[in-house]
Amino acid sequence: MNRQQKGRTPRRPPPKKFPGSQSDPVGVYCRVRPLGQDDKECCIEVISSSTIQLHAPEGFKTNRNGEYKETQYSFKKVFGVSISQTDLFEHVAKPLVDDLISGKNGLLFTYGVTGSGKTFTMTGSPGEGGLLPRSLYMIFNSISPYQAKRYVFKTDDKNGMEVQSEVEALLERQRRDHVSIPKTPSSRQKLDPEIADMIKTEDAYQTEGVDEDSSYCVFVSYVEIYNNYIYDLLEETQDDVIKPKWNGGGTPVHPSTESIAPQSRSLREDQNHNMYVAGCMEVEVKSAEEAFQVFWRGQKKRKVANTRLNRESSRSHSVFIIKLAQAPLDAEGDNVLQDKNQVTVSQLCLVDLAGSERTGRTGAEGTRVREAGNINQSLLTLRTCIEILRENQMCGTSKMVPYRDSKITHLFKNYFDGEGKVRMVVCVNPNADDYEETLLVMRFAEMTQEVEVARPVERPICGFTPGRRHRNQAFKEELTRKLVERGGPIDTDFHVLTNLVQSLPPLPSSEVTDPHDDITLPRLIEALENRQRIRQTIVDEYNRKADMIRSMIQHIDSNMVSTENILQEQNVKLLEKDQLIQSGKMEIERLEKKIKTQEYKIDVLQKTTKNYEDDKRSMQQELETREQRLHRELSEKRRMEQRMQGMVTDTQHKWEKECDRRVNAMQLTMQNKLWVKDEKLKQLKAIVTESKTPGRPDPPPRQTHTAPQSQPRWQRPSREEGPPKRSASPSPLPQGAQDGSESYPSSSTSIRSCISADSTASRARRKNGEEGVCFPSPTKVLGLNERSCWTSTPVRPLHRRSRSAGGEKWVDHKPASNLDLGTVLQPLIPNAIHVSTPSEKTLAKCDRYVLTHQEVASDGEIETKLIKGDVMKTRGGGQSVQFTDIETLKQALTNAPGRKRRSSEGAPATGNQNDGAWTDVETRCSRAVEMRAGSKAGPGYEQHAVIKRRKP
Ligand SMILES: Nc1ncnc2c1ncn2[C@@H]1O[C@H](COP(=O)(O)OP(=O)(O)OP(=O)(O)O)[C@@H](O)[C@H]1O
Repeated sequence: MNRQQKGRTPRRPPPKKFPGSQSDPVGVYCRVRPLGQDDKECCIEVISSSTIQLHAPEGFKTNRNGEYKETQYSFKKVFGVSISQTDLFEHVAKPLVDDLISGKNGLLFTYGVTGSGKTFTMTGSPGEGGLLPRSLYMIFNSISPYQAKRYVFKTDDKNGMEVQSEVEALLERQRRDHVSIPKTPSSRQKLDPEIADMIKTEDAYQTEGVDEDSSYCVFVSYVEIYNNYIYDLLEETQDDVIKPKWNGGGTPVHPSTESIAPQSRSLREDQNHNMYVAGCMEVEVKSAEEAFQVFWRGQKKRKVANTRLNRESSRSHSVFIIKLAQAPLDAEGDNVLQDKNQVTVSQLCLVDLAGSERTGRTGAEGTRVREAGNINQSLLTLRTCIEILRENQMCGTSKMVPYRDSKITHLFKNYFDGEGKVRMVVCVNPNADDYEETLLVMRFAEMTQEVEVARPVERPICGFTPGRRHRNQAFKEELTRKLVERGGPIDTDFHVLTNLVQSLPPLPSSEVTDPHDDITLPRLIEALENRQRIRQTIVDEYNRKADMIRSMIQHIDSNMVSTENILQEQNVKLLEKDQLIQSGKMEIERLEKKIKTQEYKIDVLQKTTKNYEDDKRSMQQELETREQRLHRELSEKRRMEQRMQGMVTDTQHKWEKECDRRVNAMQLTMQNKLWVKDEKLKQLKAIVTESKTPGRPDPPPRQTHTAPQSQPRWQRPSREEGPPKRSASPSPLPQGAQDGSESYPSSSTSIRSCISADSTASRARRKNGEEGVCFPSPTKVLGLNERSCWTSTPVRPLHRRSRSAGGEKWVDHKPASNLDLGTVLQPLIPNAIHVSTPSEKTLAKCDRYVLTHQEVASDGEIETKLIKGDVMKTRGGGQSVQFTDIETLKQALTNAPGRKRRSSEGAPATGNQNDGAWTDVETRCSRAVEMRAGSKAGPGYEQHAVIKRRKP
C-alpha cells in the first residue's frame, strides 16, 4: 500500500448535489394553543389562514410614539385554537408520509416557547393523537399488504440496509426466538392502556404512492439530546430487554435482564453523507401499534420535569426516526430481490424540540438551570445555522454553517445540505406573559421559511415489469382454479396421497432367529409386495398427475405467451401513460410550487399593503392636522395683514400729513428766502435805476417785520399750479421810503446806464431768438440771483482781453450822486477811465469794471462799496459786466451825538421805527461780501465770489 496514501485522511467528497434540481422553502406552520385557565391576557390574534398578529400587552409600548405595537407574521398556514389533530396532520405531516413511502426523506419538528404545545402537537394525548402516532398509522395503513417478512431487511452498523432470503430470515427468527427476546405487542389489544386511545383507526390515512411491486419494512429508533449528549431511548434497561445492536449487529449478548447504564451516542456520517447516531437501536416494527408501543417505551424514559410553566416540561430534544426500507420484488413477483443496491431507504424524523425558556420565569434551579442553558444554546445554534444558510442562499455567499456546534443541528445537517422536505410547526401560547419570547420565536420562524431545501429526486424505477406481484397472485389463483376444474391435485388429492404414503403398512418384525423360519420371511415378503403395490399405485398416480400438470402447464404456457404479449403491449401503453403521468405530475408540482410562491408573495404583499395602508392612514391624519394648522396660520396671517395694512395706512396718513406740514414749512421758508432775494434784487434795481435821480430813496423796510402786515402770507401753491411764482410786486416799502420823507444821500450807483448801450443790441438779439444768451440788462446784471440770466454762459472766454498785455484797464464808475466824504483812504485805480455813467464804448475799451457805491450802514454811517467785475464781450457783440468782488469801505463819523449818526443827511431825527428792522442793501451787500465759496448760508443767498453760476 502506498505510504503517503495511508497516512492521509482521504478527502471527503462534497455533499451530493443534483445540478438543476429544484428546491422548496422550509414549510413553516403556526399553531396557536388555547389560553390556559390561569392565563388572563391574550396577545395573539389569528387574522387570516396564514397570518397572525401579536399585540404587545400592557407595559410593552414599543412604538416611538408610545402606541401599542402590533406585529404581523405570515406563515404557510396558521392553525387557530380550534384546529383538530386530524386536520393538522392532514396539512402538515401527511405530505411527508407520502414522501417517505415514495422513498424521500422528511424532517418535521415542533418549535416554540416552553409550554406552547410542542409535545401535544407531536405526540398528542389519549383520544387526541398527535402527528407521530398518526404518521405511523398512515404508514402501516398504506404498506401493510406489501410488507416483507420479518428480518428479510436487516440494518447494518453503518446506516445501511441489507436484504436476506426468506430462509435466512426464518433462521434469524428462530435464533432470536431461541434467545427468547420478548416480542413487542403486535395487536391493539395488547397495547398499553395509556396509549390505546391515542388514535382512532378510522382516522388513519392511506397514501396512493405505494409501489405494489416492492416489499416494505419499517424500523424505528428514538433518541434524545440532553445537555448536548445523545442518548438512545430504546436502549436496554432493567425494564426493557430489547437488546442494543452495537453488541453484534442486533444479536444480543446479555440474555439476562442485566442493566446497562445509559451511554451517550456519537454522530457519524454514512457513505451517502447522511448523519446517523452510531450504535443506536433500530427496531423493526410490523404495525402502527407495535411502533407506537416502542415509541412509548422510549417516551417514558425521556427527561421531563415539572417546571413552573409546564407540569411535564421536556428537558431534552427528542428525535423519533422512522426508517422505511423498500426493495423491488424479483421478476416472478414472489420474493424480494436479493440486491443491496436496489434497496431504497427513506426516513422521516419527527422532532419534539425542548422549549426555549427563561429560567427566571420557569423558576429553574440547579440542574434545571443547566438544562435550560443547554436547551437555549442548542436552539441558538439552530437559529444561527438557519440564518447563515439563508444568507448563503440569498446572497450567494458560502459562509460556513456551524452545524457542529450543537448535536441537534449536526444531526439535521444532511436535511439542509442535502435533500428532503423540511417542515416546522411553530407552537405559540397566546398568554401575554410569553409575549417577548413568542416575538423571538416568530422572527426566527419567519426567517426559516426563506431557507430552501433541495427537493429529493425521484428514485429510479427498476427494470422489472410493473405489476409482478399482482400477476403472481393472479397466476396462483388461476392455477388453483384450473386444477380444481380439471380434477387435478387439489388439496383433497394431496391429502389422499399423503394418507397413502402414511398408510403404508408397517414392516413386520424382521428378526430371523432360525434359518428355517417360514413365518417371518413370508410375512416380510408379503408386506414388501404390499408396499410395492402401494408404491406402484402412488407412482402411477404421480405420473398421471404429472402428465396432467404437464399438459396443464403447457396449456397455461401457451396462454401465458399470449397473455404476456398482451401484457407487453399493455406495458408499453402503461409506460407511455406513466410518462404522461410523470410529466403531468411534474407540471402539477411546478404549478403547485408556483402557487405556493405566489401565495407567499400575496401574503407578503398583503402584509406590505397593510403596512402601507397603516402608513397612509397615519400620514393622512398628519396631513389633516397640518392642513388645519395651515388654515389657522393663514387666517392668522390674514388678520395680521389686515392689522398691518391698517397700521401702514395710519402711518402713511400721518407721514403724509407730516410731509405736507414740512413741505409747507420749507416752502414758506424758501418763499421767504426767495422774497428776500427778490427784495435784494429790487433794491439793487432801485439802486441802479435811481442812481440818476438826485437824493436817495429810503431803504425798504425789512421784510421780516413788514411782510406780515403789508403783504398777504405766502400760500403754498397747489401741485396743479406748478412751481411757486415769485412775487411780482415789490414788497411794500416802509412809509418813509414810499413818501420819500427819508433823505439819505444816495449811495447807490446805478449801472444801468453803463450797460444800457447794449440794450438795443440785446433787444435785437432777442428778436432773433438767441435764447439762452445772457443779455446784460440792468436787472439781470445786478440781480445776482436772477436764474434766467445765468442759464447760458454769459461770456465767451475767448473774448476776454488779455491782462498781461499792458495790464488791466478799469472802468471806474462813480455815480454823480456819490458824496465826497473826504476820507483819506480812497481807492486808487491806475489805468482807469473815470465815468459817472458808463457807456458801451467805454466798457469796450476796458476789461475791468468797478462801481463805487455808497449807502447807509445799519449803524447809520455811510458805507462805500467797491463792486468789482470783469467786462465780458457778449455773443451778440455787446458788453456785459460780471461782478466778481465787493469791497466795503466804512467810515465812522465822530460828531454823532449820543448814538451813532447816520451818514446820510436828511434822515429823520427820530428815525423810522422800521430802520432797525429792515436790512438795507449795504447790510446785505456786506453780508454778501463776507460770504465764502461753499458757505452754507442757504439757497436764498448768492455768493459773490463765485463767478460761474450753475443752472437752476
Ligand atoms: N392545542 C392544544 N390544545 C389543548 N391543550 C394543549 C394544546 N397545546 C398544549 N396544550 C396543553 O398545554 C400543556 C403544555 O403543553 P406541552 O407539554 O405540549 O408543551 P411543550 O411546548 O411541549 O412544553 P415544553 O417545551 O416545556 O416541553 C399540556 O398540558 C397540553 O395538554
